Amino acid sequence: MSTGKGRERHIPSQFNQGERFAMKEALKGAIQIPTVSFSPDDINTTALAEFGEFIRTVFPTIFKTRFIQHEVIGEYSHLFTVQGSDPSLQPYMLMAHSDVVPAPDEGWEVPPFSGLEHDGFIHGRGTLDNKNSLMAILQALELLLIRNYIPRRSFFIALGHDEEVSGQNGAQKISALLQARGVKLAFIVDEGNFILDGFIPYLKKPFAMIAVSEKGGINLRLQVNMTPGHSSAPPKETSIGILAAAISRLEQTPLPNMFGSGPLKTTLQELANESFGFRLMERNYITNALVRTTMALTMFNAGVKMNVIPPMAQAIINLRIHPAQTVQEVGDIFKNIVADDRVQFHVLTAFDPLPVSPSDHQALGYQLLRQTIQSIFPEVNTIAPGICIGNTDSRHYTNLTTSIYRFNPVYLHPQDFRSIHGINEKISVQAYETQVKFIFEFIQNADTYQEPIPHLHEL
Ligand SMILES: CC/C=C\C/C=C\C/C=C\C/C=C\C/C=C\C/C=C\CCC(=O)O
Ligand SMILES: N[C@@H](Cc1ccccc1)C(=O)O
Ligand SMILES: [Zn+2]
Ligand SMILES: [Zn+2]
Repeated sequence: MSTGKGRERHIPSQFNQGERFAMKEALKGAIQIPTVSFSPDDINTTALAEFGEFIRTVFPTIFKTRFIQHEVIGEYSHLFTVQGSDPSLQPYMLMAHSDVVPAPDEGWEVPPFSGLEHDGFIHGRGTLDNKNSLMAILQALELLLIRNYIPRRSFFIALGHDEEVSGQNGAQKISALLQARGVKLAFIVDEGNFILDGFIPYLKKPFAMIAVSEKGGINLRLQVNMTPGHSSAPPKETSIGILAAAISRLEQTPLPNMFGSGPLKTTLQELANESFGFRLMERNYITNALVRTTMALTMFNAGVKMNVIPPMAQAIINLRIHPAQTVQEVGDIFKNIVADDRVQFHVLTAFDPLPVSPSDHQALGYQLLRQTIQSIFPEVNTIAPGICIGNTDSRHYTNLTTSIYRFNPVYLHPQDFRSIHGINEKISVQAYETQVKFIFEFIQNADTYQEPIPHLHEL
Protein backbone atom coordinates (compact mmCIF):
# COMPACT_ATOMS: atom_id res chain seq x y z
CA MET A 1 0.00 0.00 0.00
CA SER A 2 1.21 3.48 -0.86
CA THR A 3 1.80 5.96 1.91
CA GLY A 4 1.15 8.83 -0.50
CA LYS A 5 4.75 9.97 -0.28
CA GLY A 6 5.98 7.14 -2.44
CA ARG A 7 9.69 7.95 -2.30
CA GLU A 8 10.32 4.48 -0.88
CA ARG A 9 9.28 2.97 -4.20
CA HIS A 10 11.89 4.92 -6.11
CA ILE A 11 13.84 2.71 -8.54
CA PRO A 12 17.37 3.97 -9.18
CA SER A 13 18.16 4.86 -12.80
CA GLN A 14 21.01 2.39 -13.10
CA PHE A 15 21.30 0.13 -16.07
CA ASN A 16 23.50 -2.93 -16.41
CA GLN A 17 25.96 -3.62 -19.25
CA GLY A 18 23.48 -5.72 -21.19
CA GLU A 19 20.77 -3.07 -20.94
CA ARG A 20 23.16 -0.31 -21.95
CA PHE A 21 24.29 -2.30 -24.98
CA ALA A 22 20.71 -3.08 -25.99
CA MET A 23 19.57 0.53 -25.68
CA LYS A 24 22.20 1.93 -28.03
CA GLU A 25 21.64 -0.90 -30.52
CA ALA A 26 17.93 -0.08 -30.46
CA LEU A 27 18.64 3.57 -31.31
CA LYS A 28 20.90 2.50 -34.18
CA GLY A 29 18.13 0.25 -35.49
CA ALA A 30 15.69 3.17 -35.40
CA ILE A 31 18.08 5.42 -37.34
CA GLN A 32 18.51 2.75 -40.03
CA ILE A 33 14.83 2.92 -41.00
CA PRO A 34 14.54 5.88 -43.45
CA THR A 35 11.25 7.38 -42.24
CA VAL A 36 11.67 10.50 -44.38
CA SER A 37 8.93 13.10 -44.85
CA PHE A 38 9.40 15.05 -48.09
CA SER A 39 6.01 16.78 -48.25
CA PRO A 40 2.51 16.16 -46.83
CA ASP A 41 1.74 13.80 -49.72
CA ASP A 42 5.19 12.31 -50.03
CA ILE A 43 6.18 10.39 -46.91
CA ASN A 44 7.97 7.03 -46.79
CA THR A 45 5.04 4.81 -45.79
CA THR A 46 7.06 1.61 -46.23
CA ALA A 47 9.64 2.81 -43.72
CA LEU A 48 6.95 4.08 -41.33
CA ALA A 49 5.22 0.68 -41.38
CA GLU A 50 8.57 -1.01 -40.72
CA PHE A 51 9.18 1.39 -37.86
CA GLY A 52 5.88 0.30 -36.27
CA GLU A 53 7.03 -3.33 -36.41
CA PHE A 54 10.44 -2.36 -35.09
CA ILE A 55 9.16 -0.76 -31.86
CA ARG A 56 7.03 -3.84 -31.18
CA THR A 57 10.14 -6.00 -31.43
CA VAL A 58 12.48 -3.92 -29.29
CA PHE A 59 9.98 -2.98 -26.56
CA PRO A 60 8.02 -6.22 -26.03
CA THR A 61 7.15 -5.51 -22.39
CA ILE A 62 5.31 -2.28 -23.25
CA PHE A 63 3.17 -4.13 -25.77
CA LYS A 64 2.21 -6.95 -23.40
CA THR A 65 1.54 -4.90 -20.26
CA ARG A 66 -2.14 -5.07 -19.39
CA PHE A 67 -2.43 -1.48 -18.11
CA ILE A 68 -1.02 -0.06 -21.36
CA GLN A 69 -3.21 0.42 -24.40
CA HIS A 70 -1.58 0.87 -27.81
CA GLU A 71 -3.37 2.41 -30.78
CA VAL A 72 -2.21 3.23 -34.31
CA ILE A 73 -3.63 6.59 -35.44
CA GLY A 74 -3.57 8.04 -38.96
CA GLU A 75 -2.03 4.74 -40.13
CA TYR A 76 1.49 5.35 -38.79
CA SER A 77 1.32 7.42 -35.58
CA HIS A 78 1.27 5.71 -32.20
CA LEU A 79 -0.68 6.51 -29.06
CA PHE A 80 0.04 4.70 -25.80
CA THR A 81 -2.30 5.12 -22.84
CA VAL A 82 -0.62 4.14 -19.60
CA GLN A 83 -3.30 3.66 -16.95
CA GLY A 84 -1.96 4.76 -13.57
CA SER A 85 -3.09 3.27 -10.26
CA ASP A 86 -4.38 6.58 -8.85
CA PRO A 87 -7.25 8.00 -10.94
CA SER A 88 -7.31 11.19 -8.83
CA LEU A 89 -4.08 12.40 -10.45
CA GLN A 90 -4.48 14.30 -13.74
CA PRO A 91 -2.65 12.62 -16.63
CA TYR A 92 0.19 14.13 -18.64
CA MET A 93 1.66 13.38 -22.05
CA LEU A 94 5.14 12.72 -23.45
CA MET A 95 5.69 13.36 -27.16
CA ALA A 96 8.16 12.69 -29.95
CA HIS A 97 8.04 12.07 -33.70
CA SER A 98 9.28 9.23 -35.87
CA ASP A 99 9.69 11.04 -39.17
CA VAL A 100 12.84 12.87 -40.24
CA VAL A 101 13.78 15.41 -42.90
CA PRO A 102 15.58 14.13 -46.03
CA ALA A 103 19.35 13.53 -45.88
CA PRO A 104 21.26 13.28 -49.11
CA ASP A 105 24.58 11.40 -48.63
CA GLU A 106 26.77 14.35 -49.68
CA GLY A 107 28.85 15.92 -46.94
CA TRP A 108 28.21 13.27 -44.27
CA GLU A 109 31.14 11.59 -42.49
CA VAL A 110 29.09 8.39 -42.46
CA PRO A 111 25.95 7.58 -44.49
CA PRO A 112 22.97 9.31 -42.79
CA PHE A 113 20.86 6.14 -42.42
CA SER A 114 23.68 3.84 -41.34
CA GLY A 115 23.30 4.44 -37.60
CA LEU A 116 27.03 3.77 -37.31
CA GLU A 117 28.81 4.12 -33.98
CA HIS A 118 32.11 5.96 -34.25
CA ASP A 119 34.24 7.56 -31.50
CA GLY A 120 31.45 7.19 -28.94
CA PHE A 121 28.78 8.76 -31.15
CA ILE A 122 25.83 7.26 -32.97
CA HIS A 123 25.58 9.00 -36.34
CA GLY A 124 22.62 9.64 -38.56
CA ARG A 125 19.48 11.54 -39.44
CA GLY A 126 17.14 11.60 -36.45
CA THR A 127 19.75 11.16 -33.71
CA LEU A 128 18.83 14.63 -32.35
CA ASP A 129 15.55 15.29 -34.20
CA ASN A 130 13.83 13.25 -32.93
CA LYS A 131 14.29 9.47 -32.80
CA ASN A 132 16.47 9.97 -29.73
CA SER A 133 13.42 11.20 -27.79
CA LEU A 134 11.04 8.65 -29.26
CA MET A 135 13.35 5.75 -28.44
CA ALA A 136 14.34 7.13 -25.02
CA ILE A 137 10.71 7.50 -23.91
CA LEU A 138 9.85 3.92 -24.89
CA GLN A 139 13.18 2.62 -23.56
CA ALA A 140 12.69 4.25 -20.16
CA LEU A 141 9.16 2.88 -19.88
CA GLU A 142 10.28 -0.61 -20.98
CA LEU A 143 12.99 -0.62 -18.28
CA LEU A 144 10.59 0.62 -15.59
CA LEU A 145 8.11 -2.13 -16.51
CA ILE A 146 10.84 -4.80 -16.42
CA ARG A 147 11.51 -3.62 -12.84
CA ASN A 148 7.79 -4.09 -12.11
CA TYR A 149 7.11 -0.40 -11.74
CA ILE A 150 3.42 0.51 -11.66
CA PRO A 151 2.81 4.20 -12.41
CA ARG A 152 0.41 6.07 -10.13
CA ARG A 153 -0.33 8.95 -12.50
CA SER A 154 -1.73 8.05 -15.90
CA PHE A 155 0.12 9.29 -18.94
CA PHE A 156 -0.01 9.21 -22.70
CA ILE A 157 2.82 8.77 -25.16
CA ALA A 158 2.03 10.37 -28.53
CA LEU A 159 4.40 9.60 -31.39
CA GLY A 160 3.61 11.51 -34.58
CA HIS A 161 4.74 10.34 -38.02
CA ASP A 162 4.40 13.56 -40.06
CA GLU A 163 5.74 16.29 -37.78
CA GLU A 164 8.22 17.55 -40.36
CA VAL A 165 5.39 18.22 -42.79
CA SER A 166 2.95 19.78 -40.30
CA GLY A 167 1.41 16.91 -38.29
CA GLN A 168 -2.03 16.84 -39.92
CA ASN A 169 -2.38 13.08 -40.08
CA GLY A 170 -0.60 12.28 -36.83
CA ALA A 171 -0.69 14.82 -34.00
CA GLN A 172 -3.86 16.52 -35.21
CA LYS A 173 -5.77 13.21 -35.28
CA ILE A 174 -4.48 12.09 -31.89
CA SER A 175 -5.47 15.44 -30.45
CA ALA A 176 -9.02 15.16 -31.87
CA LEU A 177 -9.35 11.61 -30.57
CA LEU A 178 -8.27 12.52 -27.03
CA GLN A 179 -10.59 15.54 -27.06
CA ALA A 180 -13.50 13.31 -28.09
CA ARG A 181 -12.64 11.08 -25.13
CA GLY A 182 -12.85 14.08 -22.81
CA VAL A 183 -9.18 13.98 -21.88
CA LYS A 184 -7.63 17.03 -20.17
CA LEU A 185 -3.89 16.98 -19.56
CA ALA A 186 -1.92 18.42 -16.63
CA PHE A 187 0.92 19.16 -19.06
CA ILE A 188 2.80 18.02 -22.17
CA VAL A 189 6.53 17.56 -22.72
CA ASP A 190 7.71 17.64 -26.36
CA GLU A 191 10.94 18.36 -28.27
CA GLY A 192 12.05 21.94 -28.99
CA ASN A 193 14.84 23.09 -26.69
CA PHE A 194 17.95 21.77 -25.00
CA ILE A 195 20.69 22.39 -22.46
CA LEU A 196 22.47 25.11 -24.40
CA ASP A 197 26.23 25.34 -24.28
CA GLY A 198 28.52 27.75 -26.09
CA PHE A 199 25.95 29.84 -27.98
CA ILE A 200 26.90 33.13 -26.36
CA PRO A 201 30.66 33.75 -26.09
CA TYR A 202 30.43 35.56 -22.75
CA LEU A 203 28.12 33.01 -21.21
CA LYS A 204 30.57 30.39 -20.00
CA LYS A 205 28.20 27.99 -18.31
CA PRO A 206 25.58 25.76 -19.94
CA PHE A 207 21.95 26.49 -19.15
CA ALA A 208 18.74 24.59 -19.61
CA MET A 209 16.10 26.41 -21.63
CA ILE A 210 12.59 25.05 -21.25
CA ALA A 211 10.51 26.48 -24.09
CA VAL A 212 7.17 27.77 -22.78
CA SER A 213 6.06 29.06 -26.18
CA GLU A 214 6.98 28.63 -29.80
CA LYS A 215 7.11 30.94 -32.76
CA GLY A 216 4.20 31.51 -35.10
CA GLY A 217 4.64 31.55 -38.85
CA ILE A 218 3.51 33.13 -42.10
CA ASN A 219 4.10 32.00 -45.66
CA LEU A 220 3.60 35.12 -47.70
CA ARG A 221 3.50 35.53 -51.48
CA LEU A 222 4.39 38.92 -52.89
CA GLN A 223 3.40 39.55 -56.48
CA VAL A 224 3.80 42.35 -59.01
CA ASN A 225 1.90 42.37 -62.31
CA MET A 226 2.89 44.70 -65.17
CA THR A 227 1.94 44.92 -68.83
CA PRO A 228 4.19 42.71 -70.97
CA GLY A 229 5.81 44.06 -74.12
CA HIS A 230 8.87 44.12 -76.36
CA SER A 231 12.15 44.33 -74.49
CA SER A 232 13.54 46.70 -77.13
CA ALA A 233 11.40 49.55 -75.79
CA PRO A 234 11.31 48.93 -72.02
CA PRO A 235 9.30 50.84 -69.45
CA LYS A 236 11.21 52.63 -66.69
CA GLU A 237 10.38 49.91 -64.17
CA THR A 238 9.63 46.20 -64.53
CA SER A 239 7.75 43.76 -62.30
CA ILE A 240 11.08 42.14 -61.45
CA GLY A 241 12.73 45.41 -60.43
CA ILE A 242 9.76 46.58 -58.35
CA LEU A 243 9.52 43.28 -56.50
CA ALA A 244 13.28 42.99 -55.99
CA ALA A 245 13.38 46.52 -54.53
CA ALA A 246 10.47 45.73 -52.18
CA ILE A 247 12.19 42.56 -50.98
CA SER A 248 15.48 44.32 -50.57
CA ARG A 249 13.78 46.93 -48.34
CA LEU A 250 12.38 44.10 -46.23
CA GLU A 251 15.77 42.41 -45.92
CA GLN A 252 17.43 45.69 -44.98
CA THR A 253 14.83 46.45 -42.28
CA PRO A 254 14.87 43.69 -39.67
CA LEU A 255 11.81 43.42 -37.48
CA PRO A 256 12.36 44.86 -33.99
CA ASN A 257 14.52 43.12 -31.42
CA MET A 258 12.05 41.75 -28.83
CA PHE A 259 14.64 40.74 -26.24
CA GLY A 260 13.15 41.39 -22.82
CA SER A 261 9.58 40.96 -24.11
CA GLY A 262 7.47 37.84 -23.84
CA PRO A 263 8.84 34.65 -22.27
CA LEU A 264 12.46 35.72 -22.66
CA LYS A 265 11.90 38.51 -20.14
CA THR A 266 12.18 35.94 -17.36
CA THR A 267 15.13 34.29 -19.08
CA LEU A 268 16.88 37.64 -18.96
CA GLN A 269 16.18 37.94 -15.24
CA GLU A 270 17.43 34.41 -14.55
CA LEU A 271 20.67 35.19 -16.38
CA ALA A 272 20.86 38.71 -14.97
CA ASN A 273 24.32 38.37 -13.48
CA GLU A 274 25.75 37.12 -16.73
CA SER A 275 27.28 39.80 -18.91
CA PHE A 276 25.32 39.85 -22.13
CA GLY A 277 22.60 41.90 -23.64
CA PHE A 278 20.26 42.19 -26.53
CA ARG A 279 22.74 43.57 -29.09
CA LEU A 280 24.92 40.55 -28.45
CA MET A 281 22.03 38.23 -29.24
CA GLU A 282 21.52 39.63 -32.75
CA ARG A 283 25.13 39.18 -33.83
CA ASN A 284 24.73 35.47 -34.34
CA TYR A 285 22.03 34.10 -36.65
CA ILE A 286 20.91 31.44 -34.16
CA THR A 287 20.48 33.70 -31.13
CA ASN A 288 19.08 36.38 -33.47
CA ALA A 289 16.18 33.99 -34.16
CA LEU A 290 15.41 33.99 -30.43
CA VAL A 291 15.00 37.74 -30.16
CA ARG A 292 12.98 38.72 -33.23
CA THR A 293 10.55 37.74 -35.94
CA THR A 294 12.69 36.50 -38.81
CA MET A 295 12.05 36.51 -42.56
CA ALA A 296 13.61 34.22 -45.11
CA LEU A 297 13.13 34.84 -48.81
CA THR A 298 12.74 31.24 -49.96
CA MET A 299 11.46 31.43 -53.58
CA PHE A 300 11.58 33.90 -56.45
CA ASN A 301 10.05 33.41 -59.88
CA ALA A 302 9.72 35.84 -62.74
CA GLY A 303 10.04 36.27 -66.47
CA VAL A 304 9.04 34.17 -69.48
CA LYS A 305 11.51 34.92 -72.26
CA MET A 306 14.76 36.77 -72.74
CA ASN A 307 13.25 39.48 -74.93
CA VAL A 308 9.86 39.90 -73.22
CA ILE A 309 9.10 42.49 -70.53
CA PRO A 310 8.05 40.22 -67.60
CA PRO A 311 4.29 40.30 -66.98
CA MET A 312 4.65 39.03 -63.45
CA ALA A 313 7.15 38.54 -60.63
CA GLN A 314 6.48 36.45 -57.52
CA ALA A 315 8.35 35.78 -54.30
CA ILE A 316 7.66 33.59 -51.28
CA ILE A 317 8.74 34.76 -47.85
CA ASN A 318 8.77 32.45 -44.83
CA LEU A 319 8.36 34.35 -41.57
CA ARG A 320 8.75 33.01 -38.04
CA ILE A 321 6.89 35.22 -35.58
CA HIS A 322 8.32 36.02 -32.15
CA PRO A 323 5.91 35.14 -29.29
CA ALA A 324 5.65 38.83 -28.36
CA GLN A 325 4.14 39.65 -31.80
CA THR A 326 1.13 38.53 -33.86
CA VAL A 327 0.41 37.68 -37.50
CA GLN A 328 -1.58 40.94 -37.76
CA GLU A 329 1.22 43.14 -36.35
CA VAL A 330 3.87 41.60 -38.55
CA GLY A 331 1.66 41.96 -41.64
CA ASP A 332 1.12 45.67 -40.90
CA ILE A 333 4.84 46.29 -40.38
CA PHE A 334 5.63 44.55 -43.68
CA LYS A 335 3.09 46.64 -45.63
CA ASN A 336 4.61 49.81 -44.19
CA ILE A 337 8.12 48.78 -45.16
CA VAL A 338 7.14 47.81 -48.71
CA ALA A 339 4.97 50.95 -49.07
CA ASP A 340 4.19 50.24 -52.72
CA ASP A 341 0.63 49.47 -53.86
CA ARG A 342 1.88 47.67 -56.93
CA VAL A 343 3.17 44.88 -54.67
CA GLN A 344 0.26 42.56 -53.81
CA PHE A 345 0.29 40.53 -50.59
CA HIS A 346 -1.19 37.02 -50.49
CA VAL A 347 -1.08 35.20 -47.17
CA LEU A 348 -0.70 31.49 -48.02
CA THR A 349 -0.64 30.15 -44.44
CA ALA A 350 -0.45 31.91 -41.09
CA PHE A 351 -0.63 31.05 -37.43
CA ASP A 352 0.05 33.08 -34.31
CA PRO A 353 2.79 32.19 -31.83
CA LEU A 354 1.74 29.62 -29.24
CA PRO A 355 0.37 30.79 -25.85
CA VAL A 356 2.91 31.07 -23.04
CA SER A 357 2.76 28.10 -20.63
CA PRO A 358 3.11 28.78 -16.89
CA SER A 359 6.54 28.50 -15.27
CA ASP A 360 5.68 29.55 -11.70
CA HIS A 361 5.96 27.48 -8.52
CA GLN A 362 2.52 25.94 -9.07
CA ALA A 363 3.29 24.84 -12.64
CA LEU A 364 3.53 21.06 -12.23
CA GLY A 365 5.11 20.21 -15.59
CA TYR A 366 7.67 22.99 -15.37
CA GLN A 367 8.59 22.12 -11.78
CA LEU A 368 8.91 18.41 -12.60
CA LEU A 369 11.28 19.22 -15.45
CA ARG A 370 13.22 21.52 -13.16
CA GLN A 371 13.49 18.92 -10.40
CA THR A 372 14.60 16.21 -12.84
CA ILE A 373 17.17 18.49 -14.53
CA GLN A 374 18.62 19.29 -11.10
CA SER A 375 19.02 15.64 -10.22
CA ILE A 376 20.36 14.37 -13.57
CA PHE A 377 22.46 17.43 -14.48
CA PRO A 378 23.66 18.82 -11.11
CA GLU A 379 26.29 20.90 -12.95
CA VAL A 380 23.60 22.96 -14.71
CA ASN A 381 22.80 25.80 -12.36
CA THR A 382 20.56 27.89 -14.56
CA ILE A 383 17.19 26.63 -15.74
CA ALA A 384 15.11 29.25 -17.52
CA PRO A 385 11.88 29.50 -19.49
CA GLY A 386 12.44 30.40 -23.14
CA ILE A 387 11.03 29.92 -26.61
CA CYS A 388 11.26 27.34 -29.37
CA ILE A 389 12.35 28.83 -32.70
CA GLY A 390 11.01 25.93 -34.76
CA ASN A 391 7.56 24.39 -34.71
CA THR A 392 6.62 21.14 -33.04
CA ASP A 393 3.70 18.70 -33.03
CA SER A 394 2.73 19.98 -29.57
CA ARG A 395 1.07 23.01 -31.19
CA HIS A 396 -1.82 20.71 -32.14
CA TYR A 397 -2.64 20.04 -28.49
CA THR A 398 -3.66 23.46 -27.13
CA ASN A 399 -7.21 22.03 -26.84
CA LEU A 400 -6.08 19.63 -24.11
CA THR A 401 -3.81 21.75 -21.90
CA THR A 402 -2.38 25.24 -21.34
CA SER A 403 0.91 23.77 -20.10
CA ILE A 404 3.16 22.74 -22.99
CA TYR A 405 6.91 22.43 -22.39
CA ARG A 406 9.43 21.82 -25.16
CA PHE A 407 12.66 20.41 -23.80
CA ASN A 408 15.08 17.58 -24.60
CA PRO A 409 17.44 16.58 -21.78
CA VAL A 410 20.46 16.73 -24.08
CA TYR A 411 23.42 19.12 -24.32
CA LEU A 412 23.42 21.18 -27.52
CA HIS A 413 26.41 23.08 -28.91
CA PRO A 414 26.30 25.38 -31.95
CA GLN A 415 27.68 22.66 -34.23
CA ASP A 416 24.96 20.27 -33.03
CA PHE A 417 22.36 22.91 -33.75
CA ARG A 418 23.63 23.19 -37.34
CA SER A 419 23.43 19.41 -37.73
CA ILE A 420 19.66 19.42 -37.10
CA HIS A 421 18.14 19.34 -40.63
CA GLY A 422 21.81 19.70 -41.76
CA ILE A 423 24.69 17.25 -42.06
CA ASN A 424 26.53 15.02 -39.56
CA GLU A 425 23.68 14.84 -37.05
CA LYS A 426 24.89 12.66 -34.15
CA ILE A 427 24.43 11.93 -30.45
CA SER A 428 26.96 10.51 -28.02
CA VAL A 429 26.13 7.12 -26.55
CA GLN A 430 26.55 8.72 -23.13
CA ALA A 431 24.09 11.56 -23.97
CA TYR A 432 21.51 9.04 -25.17
CA GLU A 433 21.88 6.93 -22.01
CA THR A 434 21.42 10.10 -19.97
CA GLN A 435 18.26 10.93 -21.89
CA VAL A 436 16.85 7.49 -21.02
CA LYS A 437 17.88 8.03 -17.40
CA PHE A 438 16.16 11.43 -17.37
CA ILE A 439 12.83 10.02 -18.57
CA PHE A 440 13.14 7.04 -16.21
CA GLU A 441 13.44 9.54 -13.33
CA PHE A 442 10.86 11.94 -14.74
CA ILE A 443 8.09 9.33 -14.86
CA GLN A 444 8.79 8.44 -11.24
CA ASN A 445 8.95 12.09 -10.20
CA ALA A 446 5.55 12.68 -11.81
CA ASP A 447 4.19 9.98 -9.48
CA THR A 448 5.69 11.30 -6.27
CA TYR A 449 5.82 15.07 -6.74
CA GLN A 450 4.97 16.99 -3.59
CA GLU A 451 3.52 20.43 -4.25
CA PRO A 452 5.61 23.05 -2.51
CA ILE A 453 4.05 23.76 0.90
CA PRO A 454 2.78 27.35 0.91
CA HIS A 455 4.19 29.68 3.58
CA LEU A 456 1.93 30.25 6.59
CA HIS A 457 1.23 33.86 5.73
CA GLU A 458 -0.08 32.82 2.34
CA LEU A 459 -2.75 30.60 3.84
C1 LIG B 1 18.82 34.16 -23.43
C2 LIG B 1 19.06 33.06 -24.41
C3 LIG B 1 20.51 32.88 -24.65
C4 LIG B 1 21.04 31.98 -25.45
C5 LIG B 1 20.32 30.98 -26.26
C6 LIG B 1 21.17 30.55 -27.33
C7 LIG B 1 20.81 29.76 -28.33
C8 LIG B 1 19.52 29.09 -28.52
C9 LIG B 1 19.38 28.69 -29.89
C10 LIG B 1 18.52 27.87 -30.36
C11 LIG B 1 17.50 27.12 -29.63
C12 LIG B 1 17.83 25.69 -29.58
C13 LIG B 1 17.35 24.70 -30.26
C14 LIG B 1 16.33 24.73 -31.30
C15 LIG B 1 16.46 23.50 -32.07
C16 LIG B 1 15.60 22.99 -32.89
C17 LIG B 1 14.38 23.63 -33.37
C18 LIG B 1 13.19 23.28 -32.58
C19 LIG B 1 12.29 22.39 -32.90
C20 LIG B 1 12.46 21.40 -33.94
C21 LIG B 1 11.21 21.02 -34.65
C22 LIG B 1 11.58 20.11 -35.79
O1 LIG B 1 12.16 20.56 -36.79
O2 LIG B 1 11.27 18.91 -35.74
N1 LIG C 1 8.94 21.29 -37.52
C1 LIG C 1 9.35 21.84 -38.78
C2 LIG C 1 8.28 21.74 -39.84
C3 LIG C 1 7.10 22.63 -39.62
C4 LIG C 1 7.13 23.95 -40.07
C5 LIG C 1 6.04 24.81 -39.89
C6 LIG C 1 4.92 24.34 -39.28
C7 LIG C 1 4.87 23.02 -38.83
C8 LIG C 1 5.96 22.17 -39.02
C9 LIG C 1 9.87 23.26 -38.60
O1 LIG C 1 9.67 23.90 -37.59
O2 LIG C 1 10.53 23.76 -39.48
ZN1 LIG D 1 12.89 18.75 -37.56
ZN1 LIG E 1 11.60 17.48 -34.49
